[in-house]
Amino acid sequence: YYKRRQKRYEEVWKHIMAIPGPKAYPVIGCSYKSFTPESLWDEERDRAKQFYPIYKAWTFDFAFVVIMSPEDMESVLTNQKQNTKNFIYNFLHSWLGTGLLTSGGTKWQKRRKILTPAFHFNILHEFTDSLNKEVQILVDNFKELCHQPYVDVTKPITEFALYAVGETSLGVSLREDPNCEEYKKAVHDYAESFIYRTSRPWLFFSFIYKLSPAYKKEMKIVETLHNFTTNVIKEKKKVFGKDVDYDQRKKLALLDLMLKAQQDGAAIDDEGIKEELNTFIFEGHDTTSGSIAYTLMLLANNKEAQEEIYREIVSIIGSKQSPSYSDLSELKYMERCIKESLRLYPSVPVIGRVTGEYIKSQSGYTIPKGCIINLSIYDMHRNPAIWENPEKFDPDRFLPDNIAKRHPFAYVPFSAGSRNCIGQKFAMLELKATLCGILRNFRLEAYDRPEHIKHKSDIVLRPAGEIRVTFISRT
Ligand code: HEM
Repeated sequence: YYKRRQKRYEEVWKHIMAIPGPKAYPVIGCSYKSFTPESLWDEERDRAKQFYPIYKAWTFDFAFVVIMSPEDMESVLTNQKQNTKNFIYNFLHSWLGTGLLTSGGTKWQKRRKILTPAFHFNILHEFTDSLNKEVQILVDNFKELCHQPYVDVTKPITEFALYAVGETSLGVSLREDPNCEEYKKAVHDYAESFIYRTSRPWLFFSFIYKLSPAYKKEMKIVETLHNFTTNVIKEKKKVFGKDVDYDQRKKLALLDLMLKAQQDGAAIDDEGIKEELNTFIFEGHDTTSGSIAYTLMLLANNKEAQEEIYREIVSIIGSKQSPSYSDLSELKYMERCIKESLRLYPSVPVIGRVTGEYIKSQSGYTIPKGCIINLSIYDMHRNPAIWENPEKFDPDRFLPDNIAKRHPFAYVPFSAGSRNCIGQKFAMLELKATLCGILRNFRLEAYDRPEHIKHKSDIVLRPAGEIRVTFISRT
């Protein structure tokens, strides 16, 4: 079997062998040290430091080429031929099907066209009130917790982000859903099962994986996840079209838009709506929640930046109950802090592709066609060759003059090119509304230091433990 594969991939492997990388052994490849998500994360960071800007790592006889330079990112992200996701994304199919994140080719193109209007400026404008209401509930929650020496912000923020995507993009109240607790746990368990499989190369083969207890466990988790979304669609269909004339409205939020598109005969059936709903609930809350949590921790550790944001909020919003869409757009210093936070903690640390044609890397290596590549956003964002003193939180890196001095692909938290993040403007709006609500009501003080936060490999950037911040009421 091995020999056959060697012959089949001779052309590809010839070039890959020339790329530097950690020592690999037959069969196990480089996967001989890291079996826990925490050690896997640390090992990948060590490799990035050792081999920047490019390395290859073998897992069984699958070679992964990891690229980290802005030039190589640009070569991949701006080329339509490099748009196909690699096979690791197939491991998400049991949950997300072939929704926008995991699909490719014409299916992806058609769906992206149908779904793009759901993030139009007018829709985001309308979301502001719902977001402010959710932020107020979060603030009230923190008011109850702020007498404690610290708050682990991950849990309340994850709940907030889930309810926020429900109230806005889906137009449903997930808080009312009796299965919500079970769903949140299932999202977490699915991520664990995904990493379990990706760190054990023998489980890459479906016929082996399907015989394993891990598969049975995954199927149970998937049942919970799917029941939840099936129920959301069922409930939405009951009220769809009852109190809104959808023909009169030019712009619709995501779930309404999909139901209307289906009604009008567009190529999206019930299964399609379900896979997109799964994709958007996952991408729409697990990414922003992490980013809000890390930003709070960073601001707690950077008092001057925190006070500067507070002054900006007071000068723009004054004594108004809550900010409008245009108020949020004017919070420029806050925006720079969020960008800096996303540099240090990009919610999607690595993205994957399979090359559709060969690439000549910036450092002169040939990455052949058909090669599995990972684009390590996290490692590029912390590389000292690009970022002076990279571990330092410095929002001024995003002043226009400083941006102009950098390669345009040196900073890509939302990816770039045609497969960039469809929800990035929504994410920025949510982040700003949340920071606004929290910082108007609390002064944040450091409990955890950035250097003490450990991470683990996951689908998104995830801390291995808690993210603790001290909340002091401003009133
Ligand atoms: C801080 C927040 C966020 C970050 C850093 C982020 C980052 C990213 C990145 C890097 C990708 C590319 C993934 C890849 O190529 O594999 C992506 C794709 C995507 N994101 Fe986000 N995202 C965020 C929030 C959101 C939100 C709020 C939504 C939806 C409401 C969303 C929906 C999506 C979808 C559907 C895709 C797939 C797009 C496609 O392939 O056409 N994301 N995101």
